[in-house]
Amino acid sequence: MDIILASASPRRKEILGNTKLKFSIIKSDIDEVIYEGESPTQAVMRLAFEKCMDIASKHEQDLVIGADTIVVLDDKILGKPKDEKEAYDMIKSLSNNTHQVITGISLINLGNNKKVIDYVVSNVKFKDLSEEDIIDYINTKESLDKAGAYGIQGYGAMLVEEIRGDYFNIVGLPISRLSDLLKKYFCINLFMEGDLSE
Ligand SMILES: Cc1cn([C@H]2C[C@H](O)[C@@H](COP(=O)(O)OP(=O)(O)OP(=O)(O)O)O2)c(=O)[nH]c1=O
Repeated sequence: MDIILASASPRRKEILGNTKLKFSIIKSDIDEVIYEGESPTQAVMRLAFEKCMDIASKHEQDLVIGADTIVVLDDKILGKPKDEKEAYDMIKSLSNNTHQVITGISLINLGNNKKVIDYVVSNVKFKDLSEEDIIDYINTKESLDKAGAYGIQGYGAMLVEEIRGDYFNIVGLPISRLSDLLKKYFCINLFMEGDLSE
């Protein structure tokens, strides 16, 4: 059984790469649409599951890991901004407010008929940003491929006043919960050399 990370995100690759797990990457190309009336947690778990299933259905003997990250402000979902104007509006709305970053994770091994789905929430409070702060940040160009238009691992760190919860969940992969799930459902220990999956 191989382990596949179904993600094009360099951040997810790096976070999982900081463990002893041996894995390969095959990115999923599903359309990331959020449906009317879906709650943020429902949406993020469904998207993680769909990414995972897309790859698992072509690799039935392998264990596939999928994830999806969204930012939620007052129950409104902020995905990736489509342009700099939208990025500006997102950062402005996050300013002087606390939002949630939710990452859905899914683990699927169809050969063993195992499907796991879960999510982790972190709270992030932004500073009261000036017009200039927001424009300076947008000019760093790091907004566009990120949920909520910022990256806490980059210049976005300077926008943040406080976080509560798992930092790695904000960056896109809640490695602590993932480690628990891999151990509980697949007997895989991320502290050990190689993987224990035969
Ligand atoms: C809030 C926040 C999000 N992000 C990123 C994590 C995710 O990569 C991205 C949200 O988009 P996702 O759709 O979750 O992931 P992705 O498109 O990058 O990769 P894939 O679908 O192939 O797995 O936002 C950060 O890197 N830092 C942050 O602080």
